[in-house]
Amino acid sequence: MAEPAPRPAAEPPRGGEDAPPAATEPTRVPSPAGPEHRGVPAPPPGEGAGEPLIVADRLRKVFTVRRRAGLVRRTRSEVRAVEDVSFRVARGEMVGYIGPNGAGKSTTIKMLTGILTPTAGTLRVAGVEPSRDRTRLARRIGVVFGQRTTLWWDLPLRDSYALARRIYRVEPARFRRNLDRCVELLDLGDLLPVPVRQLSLGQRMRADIAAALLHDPEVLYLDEPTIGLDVVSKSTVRGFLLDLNAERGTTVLLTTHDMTDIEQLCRRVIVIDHGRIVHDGDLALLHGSDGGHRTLVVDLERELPPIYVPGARTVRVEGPRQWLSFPADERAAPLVAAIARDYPLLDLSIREPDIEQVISRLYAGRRGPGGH
Ligand SMILES: Nc1ncnc2c1ncn2[C@@H]1O[C@H](COP(=O)(O)OP(=O)(O)OP(=O)(O)O)[C@@H](O)[C@H]1O
Repeated sequence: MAEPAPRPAAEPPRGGEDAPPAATEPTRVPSPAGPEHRGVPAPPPGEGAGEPLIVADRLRKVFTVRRRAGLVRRTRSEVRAVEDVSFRVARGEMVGYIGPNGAGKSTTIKMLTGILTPTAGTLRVAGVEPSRDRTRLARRIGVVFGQRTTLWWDLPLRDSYALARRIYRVEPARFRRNLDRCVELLDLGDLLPVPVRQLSLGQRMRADIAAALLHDPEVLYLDEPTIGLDVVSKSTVRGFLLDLNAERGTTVLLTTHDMTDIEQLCRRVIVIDHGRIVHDGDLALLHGSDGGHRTLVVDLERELPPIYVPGARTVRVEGPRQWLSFPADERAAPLVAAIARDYPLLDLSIREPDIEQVISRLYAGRRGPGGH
């Protein structure tokens, strides 16, 4: 029997809505050196030991859309889905690639897998130019599209995996080892005899993640991997990805609208809007990059007038508890010291700004008052 060709993820037909490029420069926030994120050393953006695994340089993708304009006549228009996108991802990084609907995330991922050819710019993944050498690259990357499966609908899961083994030409022993590990960690044991069409969404997602890892890819692209999952399934998937990254050093590029995915998995986040990168850097520093605020919640021994300390503003007082707002990119320690020195302090906690709010403010800021 002829060897089946690697299955490309189908490219869905899309309508063309014009996405004009934004004019301003991205916020470049450096990652602080030193601290570790959940046990995984985090190098500055794209700079790990040796050559970065992904190098995108001035990447551009323009779609030409033809529309009917009458019985015979057709019009042509251009959709600039990705404009001048450059970034590097080092081996072992887990990077969030986020942005509003239609920002250009999936288009970027499709170029990274070789499904789409860039209109301009250069791209290298694991030393390979994806669109030129897609088959060779397919053996080094794993892809999970949360919205559709790469498994065979009518086959039991076990047979889907056996077919994937043939496609990616994985040696039997390695396949067995990887499958056993995924089955155990993703709790797939009871599902192996079940046809894929009978799996629930959460089961299917776990099954798809396993399928993407059977050939030990160096990089895993995840496009909305927790979409529609319940809290338990989300937590299983996130825990599994953290282990995978820590134990195997698998590089992960994650696209999601779920900010908890990003907060739990990624130290670095790249934000794209209207096809352009508007932020690339440490997630923690994103909190402060849009003028966001953190809140000190202070419990005093007794009710007092609003606290006054330079650098913070008391925004609420309820009995002996007071809330003080201060810029998210300022350090809390001097404020805490000043309050402890001047007030009868019992207890204190710090509330981070809600990442959802930070991101939506960032998107809104890019659109300006008129917004698109
Ligand atoms: N094949 C295509 N033909 C024409 N336009 C396309 C095509 N694929 C994407 N687009 C357009 O390119 C832009 C970027 O789309 P893309 O799917 O990359 O966005 P996204 O950030 O992944 O959005 P979402 O979060 O909604 O999935 C959109 O305006 C979209 O309509």
